[in-house]
Amino acid sequence: MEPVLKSPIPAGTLTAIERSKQLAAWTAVDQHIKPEHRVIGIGSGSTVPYVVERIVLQGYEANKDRVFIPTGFQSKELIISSGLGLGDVDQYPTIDVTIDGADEVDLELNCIKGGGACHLREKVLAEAALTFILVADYRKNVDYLCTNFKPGVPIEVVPFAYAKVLRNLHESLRSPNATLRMAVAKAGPVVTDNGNFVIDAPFSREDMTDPYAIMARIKMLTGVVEVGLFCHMAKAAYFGNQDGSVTAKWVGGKVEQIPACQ
Ligand SMILES: O=C[C@H](O)[C@H](O)[C@H](O)COP(=O)(O)O
Repeated sequence: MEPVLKSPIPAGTLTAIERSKQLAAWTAVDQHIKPEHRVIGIGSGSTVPYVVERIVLQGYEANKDRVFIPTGFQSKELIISSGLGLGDVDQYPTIDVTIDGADEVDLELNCIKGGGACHLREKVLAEAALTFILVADYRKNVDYLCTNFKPGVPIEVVPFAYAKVLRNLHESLRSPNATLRMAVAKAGPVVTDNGNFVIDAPFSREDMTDPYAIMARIKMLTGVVEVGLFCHMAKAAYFGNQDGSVTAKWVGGKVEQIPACQ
């Protein structure tokens, strides 16, 4: 008997925000996860379960020979609990398509990622992918980064360097309010899946007119492992809207309004 693939989403009524995440995720899967795709990267966050939900709906035959690569603990559990095949990026350094969430996406498809502290592995899977696609609700669709997402740019740092990197950000990189991210149900800082700390660094509108430049400067700070600015990487971004439509922004500037999928 064929194994049953399980949707990770419990049945029930979705809130408007959750519905918009689902719309974005479903549309992106319908447009980009094709029968010939065998190696698929699965991002992290609260939008990605809807990506997996739609992939599962493609059925057992479509999925039985596929390998799914996670960006962290959450997506690994999601892949396993959905009955999909699990792999890792060291076995599959070329990924057909990676779909991931975002904290904010600008006009040129630069984005902030790392609200869930997963951006190191997420960036590896984005770079490994032949096609990298973003999915989010309408609140993340902005002209300039750091507009609605107030914590700022997540920066993963090795623990012993955090105070030095904070000083660099405060004094040299014009982010005076950069702070170490603290855990909620644990005393002390958030520790990433890689055993590192995260600094959140807000930047001004002026800095966010050229996110690549600020990303390059942060990456040069010794002790920084990865910066949650993904520049010039995504091919398209899908945003679910409150009216049930989906806005697709493509690299190069094309914008499409897509009616809701069923
Ligand atoms: O580290 C977390 C990731 O970059 C997420 O993809 C990002 O925070 C977006 O998450 P959500 O879909 O929950 O808004």
